[in-house]
Amino acid sequence: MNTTHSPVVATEALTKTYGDRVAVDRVSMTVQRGEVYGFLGPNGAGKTTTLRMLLGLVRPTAGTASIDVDRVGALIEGPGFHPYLSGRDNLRTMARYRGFPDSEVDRVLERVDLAGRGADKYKGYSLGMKQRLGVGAALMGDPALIVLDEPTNGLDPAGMADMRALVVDLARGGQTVLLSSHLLAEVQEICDRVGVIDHGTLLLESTVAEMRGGSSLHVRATPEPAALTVAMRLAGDDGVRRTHDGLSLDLPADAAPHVTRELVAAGIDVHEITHTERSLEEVFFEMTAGAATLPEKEPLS
Ligand SMILES: Nc1ncnc2c1ncn2[C@@H]1O[C@H](COP(=O)(O)OP(=O)(O)OP(=O)(O)O)[C@@H](O)[C@H]1O
Repeated sequence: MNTTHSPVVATEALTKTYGDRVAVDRVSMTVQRGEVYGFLGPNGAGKTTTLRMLLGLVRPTAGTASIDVDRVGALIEGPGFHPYLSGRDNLRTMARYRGFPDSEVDRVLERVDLAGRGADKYKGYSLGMKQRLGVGAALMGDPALIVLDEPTNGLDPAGMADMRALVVDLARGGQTVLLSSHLLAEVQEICDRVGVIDHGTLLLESTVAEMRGGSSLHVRATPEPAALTVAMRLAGDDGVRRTHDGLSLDLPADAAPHVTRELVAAGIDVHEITHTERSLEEVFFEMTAGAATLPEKEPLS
């Protein structure tokens, strides 16, 4: 990530209705320069519609969307490659249409790791290669912002891993990446920040680290009442919970030696001390289950 923090993408109460179906409901999100932003939500949540509005492909019913870069590359739907042309010729056709030199085609083929297969016909490509060629098309002209709609959808595990590595690599090279995904683990792994959308509503926007909330130490020690007293002294009364086989303390991993020393100093036997982090998955399910109990929304204006 680079260090400037002016938003590249900002939406304000962005809304899209189809008839009486609200596909996107007053979404206000920001994507910061240089980050990988994960737009996370189940199928039908409104991700594609939001991205399409951002790119000017769908007209919002209400609200605004602004993008503060000169050039945006996007992979929203299959980019309509010609099956009987090679990957390279497909990109060349696009490059000519968009006014880029052939050298740009070679650059992006290299970037998406298809240089060695550029002469092969598109129809012979694996799904992962097809998807990477689509990203290659989005990279032509070196856009500052790249928007990828479910870039790993339908790929096998190896294809997914390649795509994730490519996204991380793009961000390292200074490009801002906005991607949508319904895969929590994926977002957790590669994104700096995340916006969670469900039923058209943005439930939360935060860094992945913040969203997971702090980490905790799991302690198995006896006698447990004495261990509980020490744990509460170290982590605070609200920072300790009983679990089925021990205690969970809201403390970071590097507190483990201190906690161990304090327990032992109090004559307590420490059988196990481990560090656990809440996964994004746990948080996500808590949040989307909670959404059902959110107050009724005001009617759309
Ligand atoms: N052109 C359209 N006409 C009518 N309804 C639409 C249209 N496009 C999207 N919708 C509806 O809007 C809602 C959001 O769809 P959208 O495609 O944005 O979701 P998504 O989060 O991208 O899901 P997916 O990953 O399944 O594409 C869905 O209920 C969908 O049926």
